Amino acid sequence: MSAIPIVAPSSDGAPSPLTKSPPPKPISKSNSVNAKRLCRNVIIHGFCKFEDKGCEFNHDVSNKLSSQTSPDRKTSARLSLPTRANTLPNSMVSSVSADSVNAPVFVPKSISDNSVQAQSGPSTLTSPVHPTSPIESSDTGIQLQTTNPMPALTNSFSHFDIMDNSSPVPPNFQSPMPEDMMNMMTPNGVDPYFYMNSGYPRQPLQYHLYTSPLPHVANVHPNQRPIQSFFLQDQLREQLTRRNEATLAVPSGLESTTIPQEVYVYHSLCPLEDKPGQILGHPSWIYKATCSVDGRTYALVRIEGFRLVNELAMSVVESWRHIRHCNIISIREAFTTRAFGDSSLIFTYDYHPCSMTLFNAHFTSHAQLALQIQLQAMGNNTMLIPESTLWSYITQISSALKAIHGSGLASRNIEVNKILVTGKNRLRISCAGIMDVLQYDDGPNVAHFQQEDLLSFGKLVVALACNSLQSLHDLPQSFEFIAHHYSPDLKDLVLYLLGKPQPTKSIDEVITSIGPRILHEINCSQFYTDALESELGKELENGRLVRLLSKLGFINERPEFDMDPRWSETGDRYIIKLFRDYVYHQVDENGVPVVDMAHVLTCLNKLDAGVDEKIMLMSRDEQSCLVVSYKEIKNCISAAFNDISSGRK
Ligand SMILES: Nc1ncnc2c1ncn2[C@@H]1O[C@H](COP(=O)(O)OP(=O)(O)OP(=O)(O)O)[C@@H](O)[C@H]1O
Repeated sequence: MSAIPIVAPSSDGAPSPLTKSPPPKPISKSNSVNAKRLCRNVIIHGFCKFEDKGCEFNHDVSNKLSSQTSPDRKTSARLSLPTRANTLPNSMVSSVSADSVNAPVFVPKSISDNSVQAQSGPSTLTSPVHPTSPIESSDTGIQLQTTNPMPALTNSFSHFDIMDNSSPVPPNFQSPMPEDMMNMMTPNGVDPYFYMNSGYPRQPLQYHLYTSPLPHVANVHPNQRPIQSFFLQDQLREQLTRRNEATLAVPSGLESTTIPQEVYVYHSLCPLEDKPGQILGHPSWIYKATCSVDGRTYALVRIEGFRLVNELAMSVVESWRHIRHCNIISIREAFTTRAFGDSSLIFTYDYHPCSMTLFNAHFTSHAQLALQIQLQAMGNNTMLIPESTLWSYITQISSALKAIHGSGLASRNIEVNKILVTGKNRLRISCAGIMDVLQYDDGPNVAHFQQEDLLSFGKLVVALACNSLQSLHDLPQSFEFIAHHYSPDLKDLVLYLLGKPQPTKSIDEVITSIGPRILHEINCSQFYTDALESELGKELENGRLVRLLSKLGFINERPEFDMDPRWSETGDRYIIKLFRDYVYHQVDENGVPVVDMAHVLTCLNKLDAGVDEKIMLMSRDEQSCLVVSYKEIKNCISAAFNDISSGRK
């Protein structure tokens, strides 16, 4: 690293500001002054860990705070660079006033009014509702952090959840708690799953953030890249965000009063359908629930009012538990419970957010309309599911059946409302094992049920190919329709599946006959994997840059460094400050800020790689410059960050 002072040609030969800087004051002289000044650590952090270890500043908060001027204000006033911050009123430069330190603990109004009255002293006020989390006061803007970091983290994320940037009014933490949340309170405290169940009123996703770039921005020259190209594709991002939102969904007010708080080890139950289904004549419900053992979300299928006569029936679940297949929703366990006020049988499955049944995906009027729009956009006026989609479905169901039959089991639920679409053209067989438990007998005729599976499979293909469930009532006409609109391969497959077994049909024969289609499916699937990997690659870069930015955020503008000689204009860390100016604070010849994302990303990437390329950093008074390599800056940042993270200054 080499420093080159730029000396302005002046007649009186004034030295450069580098040499003009006053020498640091001897500590002994400043002692008496410092003893009266309130320690900056107390102002910023509320305490000073060096109070008893020789820190010479004043730590008596009680009488001094109100009369102290915020040190941040002083700091910002001292800065010589004409940044925007310097032109702002002082109150905007520092949002944390010294008075804030003495601000009372924030208690949401409704909670202090309602639920906490029973609590004994003021110290218990916050604990039932926010046991271990930071509480943000809308009055003071200060975060009061308590000990356990994990719920604190959860809470800080839930804070982000409720942020609605489109609203000019920031989320108000003192808004009265909705009645349904108050219902979650138990007489002797609060709902232990308060955060899971309700937290704060959720805002709808901001879908306006997920529009694709407009043509005038998207159609750029080959050498230009729109900013969106650095990030995950909007569609994929929206899909993932929707799934996250579905996973975090909570029951509505009425539902939360009728559903038990806990069922065995599951809590935060949220029904996935508003009316019960039917399985073998028994009403059935599906809930999303969180497991308190591993914290994961599962789908609970409840068979209402079912009395388990033969306990051996549950042993079938064990055989199903061993099946792990990408086209079968895995079963985790089954148990009986009286938590719903009746005798219910519960099956626990992996949860696949935003999934829908094949029936909902293809046979509702809404689905038909969506298909029509999609086909018209492709210049196709028929109302038929494309053959490639059908073969993809056939391949996936065949693969699932192969795994099931290969394990000596039968699916018994190849139906439009028991196969879920969990992603684009992605199928998974649900409710695995339920029929075996509900219709348990000592000698199950698995071979017979396997033949039934193939027959059901054939009927499903006919219904999908004719795009109508009515097609099953007139099979000869449906064959004709399929022969007319689809390839002979598809017709042959349907004939095989619906035909009389000679002596029996098998899924292996199905797989052999559709071999070329399976290869095509593998091909498509690998293309899709490539596309997803490339999307992941973009986020990988962004993740790396965020880490780097966070490091810089930890290092830059720490008021406690102001007195540190290493950070002064002659110190080795001065270049970090100047590098930040170089990356973000450049102005053009008219003094207009240069906002160039490409410059920022290039600099940060080179910094992260620690390349040998040298850049020239200019002091803020433009009187001197430093020529340093990215490698040197990187070392400097690493050293500064290590010092901070190891607790040294
Ligand atoms: N494992 C799961 N993960 C996520 N969601 C699921 C899961 N299983 C089912 N669902 C959701 O529950 C909804 C209802 O499923 P269900 O199997 O009860 O279908 P249904 O159409 O109601 O059939 P039925 O009338 O026979 O009950 C599905 O549309 C799906 O959104």
